[in-house]
Amino acid sequence: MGILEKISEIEKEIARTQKNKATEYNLGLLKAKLAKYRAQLLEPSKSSAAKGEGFDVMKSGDARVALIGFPSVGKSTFLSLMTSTASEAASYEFTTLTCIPGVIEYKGANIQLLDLPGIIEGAAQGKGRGRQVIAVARTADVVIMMLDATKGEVQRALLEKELESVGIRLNKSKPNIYFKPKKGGGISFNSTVTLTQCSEKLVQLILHEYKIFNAEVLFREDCSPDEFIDVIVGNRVYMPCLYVYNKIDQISMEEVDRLARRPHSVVISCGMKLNLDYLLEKLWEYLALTCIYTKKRGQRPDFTDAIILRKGASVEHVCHRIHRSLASQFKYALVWGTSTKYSPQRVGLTHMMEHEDVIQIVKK
Ligand SMILES: Nc1nc2c(ncn2[C@@H]2O[C@H](COP(=O)(O)OP(=O)(O)OP(=O)(O)O)[C@@H](O)[C@H]2O)c(=O)[nH]1
Ligand SMILES: [K+]
Ligand SMILES: [Mg+2]
Repeated sequence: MGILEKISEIEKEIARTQKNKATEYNLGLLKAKLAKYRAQLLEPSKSSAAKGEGFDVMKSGDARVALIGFPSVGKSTFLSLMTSTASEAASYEFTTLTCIPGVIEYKGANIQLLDLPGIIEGAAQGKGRGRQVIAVARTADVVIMMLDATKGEVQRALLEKELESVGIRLNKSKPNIYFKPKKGGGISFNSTVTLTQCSEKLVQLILHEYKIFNAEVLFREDCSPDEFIDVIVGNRVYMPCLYVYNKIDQISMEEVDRLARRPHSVVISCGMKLNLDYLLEKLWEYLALTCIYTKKRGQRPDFTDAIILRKGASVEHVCHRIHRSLASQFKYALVWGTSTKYSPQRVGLTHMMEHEDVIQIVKK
């Protein structure tokens, strides 16, 4: 039996047991056991139980959003409010122990929302279930960092540091540097812009530090040494993040106003259902999904039923969405919208679609 199963067995037994003098001792014992198993689950350990149990949630829908935050900031309350899934919420820390998926339906899209256990300082080193939580966060399209508005700025800085330390870059784009290790020929260094933070000498020093002696480097942007290191190391995740300050019902109007003006920030109260619509609007913006409308020959486009795709989708992606075999019967497509020079324009399967394009597919 896994730890999670043991926990739920004990919880059930506690619920079944009537509280009175005679059961007092037994209940105490059960609660102690429960605390022990919870602690085990939250401990950094090599056992398979602590590793991934309860975190292997299938990706589904059009996009995935992960809820990251300290314990008891209101992540589960939020999931239960926004989706038809109920996730247990309570005033004690680490109420949530696994990954709990729900679905937000918005503008015709299904957005998978993942409730996760709280994480704390040291999460990246394996404190609590930090590693598992961060591993799930890496798979998301957008992270919602939920913060307790009554706790000020501390939580945000601490969590940013944790995510930063495992290669997650929030609200940053991939540095525009071309980097290619070579077999020989030394280091060739070039830049298309004036560099104020890096020099050829520094770049060489950094490369030597990583035991790279032959490579081609081209800076197309005025990047910092840290950004250059990110490019060398690779394996970085560049992710949009919304900082959501919850529990604003507990703070002054002045403080609400101050937090709301911070970059990438939204203030809400799950308790009083404040500003949740605005949060959804912002989330939609950060997801930056592409809506494509289809049109039949001689008819108007169907604006009621969009095909929703991630950014960077091609005509082929649209075909697959309509029918499995459509791409193989594809002759050409006519596209109206910002992705083409002419409206309509005849395009092939590799043409990249843009938000709100209209497409008419012609079969062989
Ligand atoms: N005052 C106030 N309390 C809230 C609000 N949202 C949630 N809470 C309370 O905060 C407590 C923690 O909520 P949870 O949803 O369990 O928090 P969590 O982040 O999921 O916590 P863990 O799963 O333990 O990490 C509960 O007692 C909630 O009722 C809010 O907007 N205002
Ligand atoms: K809680
Ligand atoms: Mg929770």
